[in-house]
This record gives sequence, structure tokens and C-alpha cells, in this order.
Amino acid sequence: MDHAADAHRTDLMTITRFVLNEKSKYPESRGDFTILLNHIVLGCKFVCSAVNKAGLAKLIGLAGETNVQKLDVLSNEVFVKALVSSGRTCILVSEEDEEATFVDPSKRGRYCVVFDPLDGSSNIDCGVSIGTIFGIYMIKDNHEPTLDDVLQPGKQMLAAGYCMYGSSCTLVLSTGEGVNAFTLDPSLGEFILTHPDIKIPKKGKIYSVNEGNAKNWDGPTAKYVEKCKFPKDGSSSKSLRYIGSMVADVHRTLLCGGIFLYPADKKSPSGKLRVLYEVFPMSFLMEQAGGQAFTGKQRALDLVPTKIHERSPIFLGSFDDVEDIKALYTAEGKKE
Ligand SMILES: O=P(O)(O)OC[C@H]1O[C@](O)(COP(=O)(O)O)[C@@H](O)[C@@H]1O
Repeated sequence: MDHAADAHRTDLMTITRFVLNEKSKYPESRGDFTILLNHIVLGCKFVCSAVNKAGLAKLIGLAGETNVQKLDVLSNEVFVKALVSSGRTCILVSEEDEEATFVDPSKRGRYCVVFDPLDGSSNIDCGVSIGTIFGIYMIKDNHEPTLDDVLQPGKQMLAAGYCMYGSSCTLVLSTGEGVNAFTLDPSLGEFILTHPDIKIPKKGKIYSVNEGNAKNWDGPTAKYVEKCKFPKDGSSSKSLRYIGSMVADVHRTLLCGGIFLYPADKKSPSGKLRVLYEVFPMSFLMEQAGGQAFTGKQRALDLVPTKIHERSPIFLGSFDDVEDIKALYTAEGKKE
């Protein structure tokens, strides 16, 4: 690898150029998606800089008398304003807003964006990697947009991604043609393609779960984690890695393989993670990278949500690892 050449590389594959190339294959594409994506990218750049300077800019801690992080409020505001000002959206669903936002007809487009402006917020104060998660649907015709346009199975999504604010700022994106990652070059202010066509290893050496909830797990989950720790087939035990920030845990799983699980338990029978803007986007990316995502009952992307903040258990990651837990739930199902 000729680092000198790399440092002076002039043929820069920015995320805009990459998506323009992808969309140029479709004669009907008018650049609307690229314009929408550029506004999401703007939001990510803003949040990245805010997270980096959070300690200095007194952006750490809760907003006023609320139990919401200042950065959560700020991130939500910048994404809602960027998405509305793109002129390409009609419905916005944010983890931070109880109700969906219906964009004024004068500024409306055909894309519906579901997003978690800053996921893993419990990790903000201690500087652990956090991220933004988003999914994009499109309404097929010019009908008056309704919630039904977002309460769609995840497999209807056009695109999904996340931006991780960690040691570097990395935006991972899929428009349904594989998964690519772009790293923010702060000197250029541009996301540059650094991880083309990501494929998750078929089987991994890592399992990622909050074992603190173990006493409340159902049978198949408890058996699966036991199997990871004490495999009976002579294979070596898996290592436990859990950051408690979905974007960071899923990013590691995508690149290194293994499985991330947030199962249901007696305390939260529907799990913790939200279907529209956590489970669906991450499941979309996993499938596009050759992995899979399972709810304990079905393929995650086949789920049809009935509420915008609905939760679901999720098991996602390397194909073979998720197959193992699917087998345990199928066996459990047969017993019932
Ligand atoms: O602390 P727990 O129960 O393990 O939950 C951690 C999970 O919750 C999250 O922080 C989401 O919660 P928030 O939406 O409240 O940020 C995920 O990023 C993470 O995977």
C-alpha cells in the first residue's frame, strides 16, 4: 500500500459521487435521493462536530429539567430542519418526537425518513461511540401521505444507514445494492469511500448482549448464550463484546462477524429496541452484507409495525450464527 500516493489520492470517491453513480443506472432517477442523502450527511457532519466538542461546548448532560440529553435535542433539531429543508420528504419519524412530522405540502417530497438522531445516548457523557440511525421509504404516488406510508415492512425500505461518532466518523449506507462505508475526512469535510462492498463473515467469534438481563431471558436465548460460552461441539467459545450503544455494537458485528442480540425478557416482553429506526435499518444493512436478522419469531424485515415507536426483540449478524438461534426458537416452538 503506497501511503504517499494514498495521501495525495486525487480521484476522491465521495458519498455524493458514489450515490450519483449508483442512481445514474436508473433513467427515472432525478437526483432527488442524492439531494435527500446530502441533507442527512449535513446532519451527520453537524452532530459529529457537536459530539467532538461536547465537553468543551457544555453540551454534556441533560437539557433543562428534562431527562433528555442536550445532544439528543440538538441532533433531533438539526436533522428535522435539514430533512424538511431538503424539499424531498413528506413524513419524518424521530425517536425524539412522540408524533410523526407531516411536512408542509409546499415543501413536500416523496420520501419518508425514520431516524434515531443520536442512539446510545446513555453513553454520551462517558465519550463512548454513539451514532445516528436512519431508514428511507418512498411513497409510490402523490396521495396524501399517512402513517400507513411508514408502518410498512422493513423490506419496503429503499435505503438505510447509520453514522458512528467514534474514533473516526463513519457513515455506513445501503441503497439496496450492498453495503459501503465512508469515513469523514475532517480536512475536506467530505465522507470518502473507505470500506467498499462490505460482506459480514459467515460465522463470527463474538456474541454481543447485555448479560445483566440474563435472569429474565426466555429459554432459547439462555440456551444460545450458554452455547456461546460452553460449546459442546468442540468449537472454541465465543468472546463477549458489549458496548451498550447499538451503532457501535452493530458496526463491530458488521466488520468482524458474530451476533448482536437484544432479546425480549420478562421485564420487556417486546424487547427494548425500536422497529422503525433501530431494528429495520440495521436488519436491512445486515441482509445487504450477507448476514441476517431475526426477531425470535420471523425475519425482522417482514415485520409490519402498527405503531411508530413499536419495539421488537432482535438477533442480527453473521448468517450461520443467526441460523443457530433460529434453530433454538424453532425447537422451542415445536415443544409448545
Ligand atoms: O443499556 P441496555 O439495556 O443494554 O440498552 C442498550 C441499548 O439501548 C440503546 O442505547 C438505545 O437506547 P436509546 O434509544 O435510549 O439510546 C442502544 O443503543 C443499545 O443497544
